Amino acid sequence: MNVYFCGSIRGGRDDVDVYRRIVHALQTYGTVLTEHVSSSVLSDTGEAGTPSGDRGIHDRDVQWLRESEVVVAEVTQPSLGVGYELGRAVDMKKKILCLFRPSSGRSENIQVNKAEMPYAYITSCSQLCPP
Ligand SMILES: O=c1[nH]c(=O)n([C@H]2C[C@H](O)[C@@H](COP(=O)(O)O)O2)cc1CO
Repeated sequence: MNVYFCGSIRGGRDDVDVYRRIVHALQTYGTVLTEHVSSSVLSDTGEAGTPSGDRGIHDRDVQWLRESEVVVAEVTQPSLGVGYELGRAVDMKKKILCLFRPSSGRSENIQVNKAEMPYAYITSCSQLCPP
């Protein structure tokens, strides 16, 4: 099973450790096509050196979305790119799960039709992937 994981890159990398733990958990279910999102090496400049540029990143990611059975998004850190990916995924009628950490003190930042995009609330990371 292919999984598309969404997490903030240019929106800010504060939650990269959470992304890494989520991706590790998801990898027990299938192939995470967007493993790079959870890399601590990737900064908020994104995959800046990619020869094909932003357009190449976009086209690759949209293709990976098409190839994925499920989409899992960590949405606590607001990100334009994650919002865009979720909109495309809804249009493609993908199964989507949004993860949000109320402990962050942030408010949920995307409008949700819960039938299309169920939310799961993570109260601590260990709830998702025990240490
Ligand atoms: O270099 C990148 N590579 C990449 O795969 N993305 C995708 C995957 C992430 O789920 C999402 C993050 O968007 P943003 O960079 O606006 O926070 O966009 C985003 C960037 C940078 O915009």
